[in-house]
Amino acid sequence: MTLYVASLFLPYTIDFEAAGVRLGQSDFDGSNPLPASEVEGRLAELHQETLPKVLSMTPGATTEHEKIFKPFYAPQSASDGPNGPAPTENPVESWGSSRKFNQPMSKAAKTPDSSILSRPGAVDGPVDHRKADDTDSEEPSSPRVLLSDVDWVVKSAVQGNGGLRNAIDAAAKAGIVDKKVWVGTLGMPTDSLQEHTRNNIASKLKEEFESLAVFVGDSEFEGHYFHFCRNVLYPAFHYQMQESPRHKEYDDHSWKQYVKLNETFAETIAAQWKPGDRIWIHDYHLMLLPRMLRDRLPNAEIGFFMHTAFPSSEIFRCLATRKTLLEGLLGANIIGLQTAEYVYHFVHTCSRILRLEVSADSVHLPDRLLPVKAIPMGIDLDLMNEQRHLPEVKEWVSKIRERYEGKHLIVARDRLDAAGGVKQKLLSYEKFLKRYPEWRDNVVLVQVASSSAPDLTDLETQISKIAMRINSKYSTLTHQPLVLLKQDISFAQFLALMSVAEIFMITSLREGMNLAGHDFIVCQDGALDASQKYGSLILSEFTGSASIWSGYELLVNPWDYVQCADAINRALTMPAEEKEKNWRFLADRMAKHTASMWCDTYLKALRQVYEMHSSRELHTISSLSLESVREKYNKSKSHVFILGDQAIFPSLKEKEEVAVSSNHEILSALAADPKNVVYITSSQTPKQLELSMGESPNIGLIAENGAFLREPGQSEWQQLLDESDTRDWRRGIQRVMEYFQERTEGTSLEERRFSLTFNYKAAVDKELAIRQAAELSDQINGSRGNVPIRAVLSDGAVTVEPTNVTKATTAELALERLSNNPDHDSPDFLFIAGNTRGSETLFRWANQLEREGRVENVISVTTGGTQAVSAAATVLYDNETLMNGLAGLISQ
Ligand SMILES: O=P(O)(O)OC[C@H]1O[C@H](O[C@H]2O[C@H](CO)[C@@H](O)[C@H](O)[C@H]2O)[C@H](O)[C@@H](O)[C@@H]1O
Ligand SMILES: O=c1ccn([C@@H]2O[C@H](COP(=O)(O)OP(=O)(O)O)[C@@H](O)[C@H]2O)c(=O)[nH]1
Repeated sequence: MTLYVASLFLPYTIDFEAAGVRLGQSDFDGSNPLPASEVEGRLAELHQETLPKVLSMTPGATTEHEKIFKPFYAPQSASDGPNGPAPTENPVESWGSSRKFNQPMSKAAKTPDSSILSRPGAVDGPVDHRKADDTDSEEPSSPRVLLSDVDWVVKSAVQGNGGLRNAIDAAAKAGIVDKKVWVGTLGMPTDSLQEHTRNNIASKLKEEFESLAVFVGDSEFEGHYFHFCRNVLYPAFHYQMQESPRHKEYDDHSWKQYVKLNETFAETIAAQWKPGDRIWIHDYHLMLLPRMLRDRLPNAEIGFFMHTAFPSSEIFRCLATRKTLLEGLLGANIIGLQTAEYVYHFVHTCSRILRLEVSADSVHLPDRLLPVKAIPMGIDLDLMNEQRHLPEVKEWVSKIRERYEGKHLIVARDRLDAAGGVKQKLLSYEKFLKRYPEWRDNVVLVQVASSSAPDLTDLETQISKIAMRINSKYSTLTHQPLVLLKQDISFAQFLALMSVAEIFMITSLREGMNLAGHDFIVCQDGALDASQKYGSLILSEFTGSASIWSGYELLVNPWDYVQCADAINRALTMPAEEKEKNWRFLADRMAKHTASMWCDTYLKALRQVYEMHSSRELHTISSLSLESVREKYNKSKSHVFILGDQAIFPSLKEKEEVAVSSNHEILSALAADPKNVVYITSSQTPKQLELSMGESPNIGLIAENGAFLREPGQSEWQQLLDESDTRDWRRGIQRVMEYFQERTEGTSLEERRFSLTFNYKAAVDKELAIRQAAELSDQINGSRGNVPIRAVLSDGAVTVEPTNVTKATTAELALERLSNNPDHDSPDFLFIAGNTRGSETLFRWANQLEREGRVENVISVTTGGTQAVSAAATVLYDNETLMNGLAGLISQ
């Protein structure tokens, strides 16, 4: 059994080593091998030699502090092998112009309007549609011919989700994941590769690196990733929705590429998948993949986890492709998100946009219940401890410590995009220096800000201006309060910085999780630098990480510059014991959310849901054997029948009156046997139920979904809920319903003692009514808090009903009474039939009785109805067969 882990980028990529060119072995047309110098020369061009070798100075710099740092792409040893640490380099920078690896440039077609998307390394001119192996017609110096001649090696990728990679590795080490296969792209342009090169790469990755390479065209990748993911989805998910009209043409174009890339993933996985294999899809790049796989592999176990934030439905509804994106996700067996807030947004969005019934943690699909769970990601503590003890990190610790001797160091590292909140941080820092002049000469903020997208020059300019202002105003000849590194640094330098820093500051405006904060906590145990421990984390409340640390005193609103400035001052002046207390609080909470626990929790939840889904779909439930019912009935002494009115009288239409009356006769005869006790359950009021049951004193009745019970042989109803139980919610719910009813012509409200119903079957505008009903049920379920009620959206109605008294709780009461009745044998045969959502509570109760062995013979049967999934043990689609079966028991 294999676990396929699908994520846009594989943890590996390919480096074409110019130094490894096979001299004179060019197989281009079989003769005239290319001279090695020419090959190397061309590859050097491809490699973009023009990149800077040192970090540029901070705007307004007065000292040379930053010069001790090295840009990330400088040659380094630790991560050179394929098993090096997880990625840090910015993907935008790497694609087709990697600073670290020798890789082909992109051959993507120029897109509709170059002003819309100006990515680095784009090649003008038409797409090369020639077949991948058709190099005969190419110039000997073309990149494809050259690349077929050089050696390549697999390297650890510098892009992708480092947290995910670490988590899966940690889970594998802990034995949580057995056989796994990564599925993803190489994160580099591949159009230039010949087919045989691609095949060789794919085989090597498969055989030696547990990886399934997905090859997509360069244009496709660029449209998918650089435009649709990074310019449309990512900003929207992080509340930085961009104006669309200018992008419209390009949006359409890149959406097609988004679809195409997801399809290529689906085909690649479907071709390998075998029964028993599991598929775990990651992040917003692959939102269509669950549905595409479900269509191809209806019985597969498919999970989806969203690593980024999930926005409010107010934002999500602005996306032109909102429906398709959501439907894509709903193909999974379970959806995982980082926080309870994102879960809320997700289910609310499904209700609003797809008009699906939802509850706080699930979406009700026609054929199954889709759980939506908050499972926050964490880090691998062991790996972090290993990484920070590497000699390289220790060297950096000494260098940085020496350089910043006597200073209080604040450290930060973010992607330089709007959501990263670097601008807000610098403004807060400026405010801090203004409000607390005593710190001006001895505090330094080192902000690492790796450039994100090429079209963010506006933001970069603004940030540079603020940096310039800070440094020109508050610097002295020997002190520079802000070091702004506008390039990434190596992970070793970052770990060293986190180990010597007094404060780590995260001011993201929105961020799925942010694991760097977790890394900082580990680095602050003083193991590496005894003189610095228990430093303070200042953390934006808009990160997912804030959810696991709720109540922590230094959570800030990044838009509140005064609060952030005060938080810096507080962190600098906090007594040592308070710092330690805070640190322990963060470390303890974090220890409950490690990377391997995240995998374990998610995969267990996926397995549980999958088993339920695959065993409970009606077509997979076995049919009720009347023969075995008879056998159990005959060998037992005391029988209880609990029958749903809809299963017994599926239709009360006139033409079926004959059938109705014959069913009445069967029930009466069944109840007449002293060994039998019969109850009919219903959502109807006691009055309505009595009316439809006619004269049947021997039959017990359970009305209003369990709120009322009339025991067999009695005429009095017992009320099992108290009016005061509904006092808390009734008036409020009624007002909300009235609001909707007044605005939706043709709808009506129906009041029962313990439930309220908004009926919209007769609405004038059906479309509007469906929207309103979804909105109503969503509003109620979203705001009910601890009140024991739920809104149930069904075809034509929204009903709000209690959850503390149900058909099952009332059936339990009836059963208990029978068991405790000295004049009655304790029931040893329980038969439950039903076909509505309310009957499901009875089936679950029956399953529990059976598990606990409280009743010897338990039979539960659904007759389908509108339910496509059921907790019942057996199914009978035909009501007549059920009635005949019951009739058969008494006529023996
Ligand atoms: O750069 P992208 O391809 O757009 O991907 C976005 C980021 O994905 C990963 O971060 C996300 O997952 C992290 C772990 O669950 C979470 O902490 C973070 O908040 C998410 O955004 C990846 O680690 C980042 O490098 C990517 O930028
Ligand atoms: O070379 C690296 C870079 C990152 N990471 C880890 O990968 C995780 C995710 O890093 P990233 O910056 O992508 O995550 P974010 O902070 O956005 O959650 C962090 O826990 C890092 O410790 C790593 O182990 N090696």
